[in-house]
Amino acid sequence: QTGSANTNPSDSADDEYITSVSIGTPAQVLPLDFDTGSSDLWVFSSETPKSSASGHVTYSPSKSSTAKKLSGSTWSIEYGDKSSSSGDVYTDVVTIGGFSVKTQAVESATKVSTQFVQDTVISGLVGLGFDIGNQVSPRPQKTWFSNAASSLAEPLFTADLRHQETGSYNFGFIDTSLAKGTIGYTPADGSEGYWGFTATGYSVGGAQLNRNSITGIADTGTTLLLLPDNIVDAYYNNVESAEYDDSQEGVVFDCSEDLPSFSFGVGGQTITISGDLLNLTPIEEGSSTCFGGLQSSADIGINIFGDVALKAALVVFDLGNERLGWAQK
Ligand SMILES: Cc1cc(CN)n(C)n1
Repeated sequence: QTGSANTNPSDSADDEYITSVSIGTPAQVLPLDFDTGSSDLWVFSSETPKSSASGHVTYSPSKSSTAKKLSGSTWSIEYGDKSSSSGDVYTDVVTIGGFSVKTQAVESATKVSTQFVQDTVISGLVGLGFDIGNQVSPRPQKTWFSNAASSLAEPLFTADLRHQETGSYNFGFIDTSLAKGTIGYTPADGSEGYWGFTATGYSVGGAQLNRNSITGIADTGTTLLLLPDNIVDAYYNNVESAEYDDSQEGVVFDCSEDLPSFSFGVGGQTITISGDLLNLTPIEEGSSTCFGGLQSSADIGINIFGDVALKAALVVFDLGNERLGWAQK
């Protein structure tokens, strides 16, 4: 068995990617953010305060004949960007891309932080990280993918995220036609709940890769490519108008500049992110100052290969072999 779901950028800056997910009987379809950097499936629901849920599609367990309360279970989560949510737990049937998991823990939000209240294009997240990262207490729950893996043709999924285009999450198979290059594999470290890996080196503007390794995570739920300051500086030293903007909390530059590409080595392959993908968006509607897709990870303590990097590749999240595959797109 396999599953295949389309995913779409939420806005002109590709801030996040929205995928439709069916929950319950009859199906309640919610727009969710697939996040390989976390391990909880949580949704806005009939239990979310009305003022917070305004403008969001919500899940009502009481309207699903297959919903069951997971009594005594609660959850609470905080993300790297300080957004947070918490609540209680149901189990219900969850279908993604035509593949159904019958008894999936669906975490219902009784509290959501402002960032989520304001982000009305999504109704929650589907965590695609490792089960060890699940935040349900007293008994942590499995992710949708973990529950699905043993029934899928292969225990893996792929992410094909695109700039201002429809992409896909495929489960149980690899559509190699989505990639230009060969898929290179490297070990994945799931011990922290993330898809951790080590890139073997990097280069700016098509130069030869150096051998300075970068350890980080492949995170579909983070918009940017977040790397150490020395790499960020090496990149923006090639961008004449680049400067750090305190109010934007990041490097900005003239939108008219031609940005150099950024490449990294992984699994014996070289992934090159084009300069266009590294110009994320004007800092405000109509501004001629643009915000960089590559920013510093110094304040986070972990390097994050977020959507800006993932858009350049077909990425294979191979749970069965505990490895990540990367191919140039
Ligand atoms: C809601 C959310 C998810 C992520 C990435 N794991 N961030 C940074 N924020």
